Amino acid sequence: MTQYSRVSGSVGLITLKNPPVNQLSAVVRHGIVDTVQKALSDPKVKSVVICGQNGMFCGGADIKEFQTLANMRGPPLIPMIHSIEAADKPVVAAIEGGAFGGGLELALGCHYRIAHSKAKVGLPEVTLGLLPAAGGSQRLPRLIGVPAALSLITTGRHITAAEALQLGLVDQVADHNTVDAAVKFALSVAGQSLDARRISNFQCPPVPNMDALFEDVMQKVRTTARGAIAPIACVQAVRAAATLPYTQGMQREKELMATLFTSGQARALQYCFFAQRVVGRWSMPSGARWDTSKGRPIHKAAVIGLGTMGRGITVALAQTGLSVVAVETQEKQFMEAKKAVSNMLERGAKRSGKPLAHGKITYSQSLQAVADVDLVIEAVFEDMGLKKKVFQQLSAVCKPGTFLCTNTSTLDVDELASQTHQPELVVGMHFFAPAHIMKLLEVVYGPRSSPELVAVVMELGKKMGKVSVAVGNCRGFVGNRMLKPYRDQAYFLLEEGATPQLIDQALEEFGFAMGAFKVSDLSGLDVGWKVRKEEGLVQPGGGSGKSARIRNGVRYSPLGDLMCEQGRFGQKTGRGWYQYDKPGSRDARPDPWMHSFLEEYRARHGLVARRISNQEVLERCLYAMINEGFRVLEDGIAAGPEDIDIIYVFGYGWPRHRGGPMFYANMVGLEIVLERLEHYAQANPDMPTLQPCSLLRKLVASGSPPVNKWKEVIKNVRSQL
Ligand SMILES: CC/C=C\CC(=O)SCCNC(=O)CCNC(=O)[C@H](O)C(C)(C)COP(=O)(O)OP(=O)(O)OC[C@H]1O[C@@H](n2cnc3c(N)ncnc32)[C@H](O)[C@@H]1OP(=O)(O)O
Repeated sequence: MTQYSRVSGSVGLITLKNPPVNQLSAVVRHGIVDTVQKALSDPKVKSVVICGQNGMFCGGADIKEFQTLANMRGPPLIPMIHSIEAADKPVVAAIEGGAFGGGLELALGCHYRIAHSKAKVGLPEVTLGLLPAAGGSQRLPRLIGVPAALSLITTGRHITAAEALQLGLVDQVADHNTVDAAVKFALSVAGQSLDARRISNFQCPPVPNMDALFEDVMQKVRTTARGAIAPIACVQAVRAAATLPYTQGMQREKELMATLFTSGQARALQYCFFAQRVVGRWSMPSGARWDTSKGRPIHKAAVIGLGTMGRGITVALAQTGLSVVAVETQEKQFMEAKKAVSNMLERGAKRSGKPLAHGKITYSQSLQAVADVDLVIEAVFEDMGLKKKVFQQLSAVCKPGTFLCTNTSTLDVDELASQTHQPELVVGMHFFAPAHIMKLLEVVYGPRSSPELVAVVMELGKKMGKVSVAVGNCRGFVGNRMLKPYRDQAYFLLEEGATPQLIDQALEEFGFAMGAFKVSDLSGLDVGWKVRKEEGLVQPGGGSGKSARIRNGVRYSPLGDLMCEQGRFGQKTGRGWYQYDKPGSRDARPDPWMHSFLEEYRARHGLVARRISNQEVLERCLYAMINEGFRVLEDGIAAGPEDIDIIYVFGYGWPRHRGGPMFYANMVGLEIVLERLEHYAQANPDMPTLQPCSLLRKLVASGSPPVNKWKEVIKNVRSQL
């Protein structure tokens, strides 16, 4: 786990060996303590280099060890790093690949840091619900100054070696063999005084208006954290570094870490870290899996339809370096799209500092232009008739073996596949707007989809920088299917006495970026109205009599339809569930009109408004969504709870520090979720989405196992179906 050797006569070389990322597991910490001791007590050794094997310095503490305190054995990090800093021989960190979290804290305890030009460094603990509590919050501001340290520690962002050099975080950048460079450097500094190299002895560089700076940063962090506690503790820890002597700062760091370490938020964020990796190991009900299915390279892709989604997808594809044929048959849209795509690419290049991807896109107004591409993504208007026609044409035009993908958000992927000569080469690629920015991609396979195609699309998603989740085909797939009962409950609560702002406030206090009604105003009420009209659900004036609030035997709220009848489509019309200064404005303000609209509606339907608590809003909206999540698992649409949670965290603004809906249910307690659903279902027998699903009952009957053990119960339930 830790290898020791003497090189170049007088340099002790310590190599961390703990795949996959040389994380600081207990055995590694033991190894470091022993080998440092060995090097310091060997009179032939004049200086020391610490490096990691396989091109990676160190990925930090072993996150798996955090999950049970019982695993936290072995030498603690803080004294280990102190003993390195206190050494009387120079210790040099040779950073290849990356130094993250405890790995960077280890490097900050060394007297010098040399990084490879391609290496990255960072203190990402905040993303795991923690703070850099092995001295990182105290050493980093002393080394690079308070503002830069605050930026790195509160965001957890990884920076390049070049930026680290500019900040003074590393002393030298090597283009070739970093260990050789570090050994050479270690030889050159042997015997030199180390007084000025021990960061814990430094004073933080003075900051003018320090109180104002911290107030400002705290304000920003509170706004962006949306209830997450770790970013706030990070600011407090850096403040301690700026205002207290080192030992007192370390004490404060320890106290703050104690409040975070066992918190539910840390558990949720660490669950998300692993869940994100679990979804990459996809499987299909047929037994096909990520490790047994091989894709093939895609050189040229096409996008059909250059509306908002098509433009974003074109940009995302071009930015991966692929050749893209962008097709739009309508003249006006074609001209507008060319300009818009070009602007989006320019903005992207400016943001990332990477070269423009313009030259890779060819525009055409004819479908014939896609004859020689390897993969097509259809992004025309969400209309089954239109999409079917496009798929028939694509099947006739494209060369055999071309993969055909649809960017539908709800429609039946199998029905589209059945329009083609090779239905096994059709899948859904459900992007989220704006498609070149949003991280989530739902990859929707049908019973006939080939595993090769799923492998290709999952890989393509990765290249586009997406978190791709493979899911089965059903109406709305995973994300939108679960969103429906959540939204329905929000409407029903309005009928019963709530206001849009009461509901949104409860959801935003929970941690959602936007409540259900603000989201509806942003995406446009007319979108859902059109779908409901096609489904035959809309009645003029919302319908009348008792049946007005019932469709197909279940409870229905015509509120959204009535709003649309009044032309209140949301932000685009300047009026929706909220009012806006002008069409297109984003600043939502409560609209007094809504009060009389709801009063009149309730009076018409004999409803008496009652006081709705935040707790009821959360329970009804979230538990209805979670209940649907259990149905999704039962139906085999998602492989496991991790898939659902990652979809919600990356695509639907679910607060990451609450881990995703299924993790949240587990945290609340499955028996509590079941009991509340039973309570609400009894009170609302015409709302079947509140009837607890059998998988939830089975999990509770099995003793409510932790979320990572659900798959066993799910397997049994599915095998009985
Ligand atoms: C007192 C407290 C002191 C310190 C606190 C800490 O140090 S907390 C940990 C801080 N470190 C991090 O947050 C880094 C986490 N890792 C990463 O960001 C990436 O893994 C990394 C290092 C940038 C490498 O990325 P890459 O894309 O190359 O690989 P991938 O993410 O797929 O990871 C590969 C496998 O390694 C596992 N892993 C990564 N980091 C850790 C870790 N710190 N502890 C345990 N395991 C880790 C990861 O889960 C992958 O394994 P797999 O089996 O494939 O899921």
